[in-house]
Amino acid sequence: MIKDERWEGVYTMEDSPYLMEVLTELRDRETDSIGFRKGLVKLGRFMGYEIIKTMEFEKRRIETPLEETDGIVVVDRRNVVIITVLRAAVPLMEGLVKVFEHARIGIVSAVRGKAPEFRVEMNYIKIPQIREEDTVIIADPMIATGSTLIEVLREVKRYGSPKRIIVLGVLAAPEGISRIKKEFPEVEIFVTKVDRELNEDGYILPGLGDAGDRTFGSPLKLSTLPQLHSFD
Ligand SMILES: O=P(O)(O)OC[C@H]1O[C@H](OP(=O)(O)OP(=O)(O)O)[C@H](O)[C@@H]1O
Ligand SMILES: O=c1cc[nH]c(=O)[nH]1
Ligand SMILES: [Mg+2]
Repeated sequence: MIKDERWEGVYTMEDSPYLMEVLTELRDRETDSIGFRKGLVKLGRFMGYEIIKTMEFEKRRIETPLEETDGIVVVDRRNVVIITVLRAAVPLMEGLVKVFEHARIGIVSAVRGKAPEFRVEMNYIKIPQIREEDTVIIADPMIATGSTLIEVLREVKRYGSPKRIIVLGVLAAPEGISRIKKEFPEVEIFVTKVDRELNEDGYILPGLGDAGDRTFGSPLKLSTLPQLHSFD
């Protein structure tokens, strides 16, 4: 991973040809939901490995079948809370838990409203107790205006004061990162890439479209189909 010099504590994966290839596939409009989900799982897993490079570890003396030798244990890897932001972060979490199998998991829903307010509604919130030795990883593929993550970060802080808070995303717009860093300067942000800008609807450009819809398909809007829900 490489540090993005525009902010403190922001890292991208542009030095990894493999992760750039996975990102290319995610961006490609020809990639279907199956391929899109698989790509998010890969990013969750391999970005998890990158996060471990920044974790503290302890030396440990062990015996092989032949003789004693020195080894290590990554202590922080056993103290992780993963917070998954529905919908699009579900496959990211699947990849992350392959790397942080001990992680306790919190789930929140967050729906972002229309431009220009981008009001965020969080109504499903199930977060475990957070301890001071924990590294909290908040998974959400898209950091656009930053509104969603700002709401989630405010909520997460009510559950305890962890050792570190890491936002794990796929794409971010510079505007979103700046807004998050303004309110939460200590939060670290790991993304695959920081894209160019946002369009007027709050979508990241060049981006990958609506991550939730790419992952799970577009939800049916019942309000547009009156005959479907008239129960007589
Ligand atoms: O940084 P922001 O401007 O808040 O935008 C980013 C959020 O928007 C998308 O969620 P959405 O509300 O579309 O839900 P979904 O994941 O279910 O599609 C995306 O998954 C992020 O959570
Ligand atoms: O580009 C974007 C921005 C917000 N949410 C998405 O799913 N995609
Ligand atoms: Mg969406």
